[in-house]
Amino acid sequence: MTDLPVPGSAPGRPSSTSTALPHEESTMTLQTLPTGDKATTEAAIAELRSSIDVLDAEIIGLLEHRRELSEAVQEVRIAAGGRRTEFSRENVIIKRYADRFGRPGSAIAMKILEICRGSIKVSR
Ligand SMILES: C=C(O[C@@H]1C=C(C(=O)O)C=C[C@H]1O)C(=O)O
Repeated sequence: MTDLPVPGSAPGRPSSTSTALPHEESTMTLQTLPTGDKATTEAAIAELRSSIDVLDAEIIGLLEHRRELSEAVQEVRIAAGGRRTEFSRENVIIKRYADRFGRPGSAIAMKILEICRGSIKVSR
């Protein structure tokens, strides 16, 4: 038995969700993770990786959606004479990720904020 993360077993989500998300379609569970010959190991890795690939596509889609919403907020604020960025709000977001993932979490949050400011380069 190994401790590998398995699709659908992320903390914070119930593991017995009746409607599987696309990345939860693997039939592997912590209980059924294979340990065995090379072919079995390679097949297991390939199946887990394809679930990771689906998740990555979802994360990228979510990030694109986030960027659209963020740019809309920025444009509304600028149209009203305000600034593009609001550091107090950014700090709330950085803390949200840091609370969950520590230092890498705050680094991710800063990169997400950078992406969401990406298409409009100049800060007022
Ligand atoms: C979207 C906003 O504008 C900017 C972008 C943010 C974001 O992408 O989350 C957060 C703060 C602002 O610097 C906002 O103020 O909510």
